[in-house]
Amino acid sequence: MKKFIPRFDFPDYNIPRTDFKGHQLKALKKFDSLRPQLNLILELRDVRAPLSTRNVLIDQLIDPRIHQRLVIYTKRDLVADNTHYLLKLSHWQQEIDEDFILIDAKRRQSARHVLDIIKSYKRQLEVRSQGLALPTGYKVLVAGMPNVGKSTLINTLRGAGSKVARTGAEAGVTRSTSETIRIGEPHDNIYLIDTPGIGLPGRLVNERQRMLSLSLCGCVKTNLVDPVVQADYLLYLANLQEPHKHYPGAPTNDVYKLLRRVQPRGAPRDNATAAAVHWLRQSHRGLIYDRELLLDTDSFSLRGYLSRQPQPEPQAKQQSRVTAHDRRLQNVHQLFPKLSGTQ
Ligand SMILES: Nc1nc2c(ncn2[C@@H]2O[C@H](COP(=O)(O)OP(=O)(O)OP(=O)(O)O)[C@@H](O)[C@H]2O)c(=O)[nH]1
Repeated sequence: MKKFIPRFDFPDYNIPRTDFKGHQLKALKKFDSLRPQLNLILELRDVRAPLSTRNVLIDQLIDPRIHQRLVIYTKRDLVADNTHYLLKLSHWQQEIDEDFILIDAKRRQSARHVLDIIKSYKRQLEVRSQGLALPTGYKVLVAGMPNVGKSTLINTLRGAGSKVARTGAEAGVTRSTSETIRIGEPHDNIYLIDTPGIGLPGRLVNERQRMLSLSLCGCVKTNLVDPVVQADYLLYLANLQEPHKHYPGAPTNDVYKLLRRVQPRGAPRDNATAAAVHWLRQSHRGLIYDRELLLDTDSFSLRGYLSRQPQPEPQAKQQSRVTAHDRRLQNVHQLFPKLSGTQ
């Protein structure tokens, strides 16, 4: 029998680079105004795509002089058997010296662990500030890309019976920055702030494949990328990992061949889109969606990867851009007063 050789490259399909929306921009502005009162920022990422669900806009929010930060990788249960991968991820994460934990946001035990860590950060701050009370309590912002599990974690932290944050399988369920939510015992004085998921504007996405990883994690709207293209990317990743676990029959690089095999019962024959949607909805436990993470520790450096990522403009520069734009508008209005309605 001929040995199966998976594809090592994936075609550069012409897919959108972003799903960034107006309410996300509004949320970023709100974050900025909350910054001075925040103590800890919990950045949630999907453990299946730790690179793609990282958000440089959140890095920009953090001022290490006043904010503590913890990275939380959610959906650990979906890769729990892949211990080789989890070890590799921990190794890379240590390379950049970032505090992190891995959780299943639906489990009370994970939530208790997160609460213990929040309390220990709070104690550290109290020791540093020599017992000075925190007048408005200890404020924790829960941030991350859409659909990474922010509301789920908050609900689990609150405990059963008091569901306060809406959750859902589709990206963008939380649309505004909510009121603060108290967790722990009343005397703990710890408050969480749930936020809408923040995606990336197109100029900060240097690889279209990142959008594919994000769509497999549900971090962008399901209809943003053609389901057949998403299925092809999933097939490409499955073939580089363990094809026999993720689809029936002999391994194949041909997505249409695969879609014929997995099409739902009763669906019209050869409806590739319906078959792709059906296959994408199935659970693909153990699969990793960032292909860089399939490399071994000698061939991939997280520090190197991060240094190649586009960075947002420093905030001062963004400010001056707005000012220049405003100034131009002012000039237009002075020259054409009728247009501005101020004659
Ligand atoms: N298996 C598993 N599913 C999870 C976990 N965390 C969240 N989910 C599921 O992921 C989906 C998205 O969760 P949400 O809590 O709504 O995500 P979010 O980050 O608040 O989403 P936005 O409001 O879009 O920003 C839901 O279907 C959750 O049930 C986890 O740790 N494990």
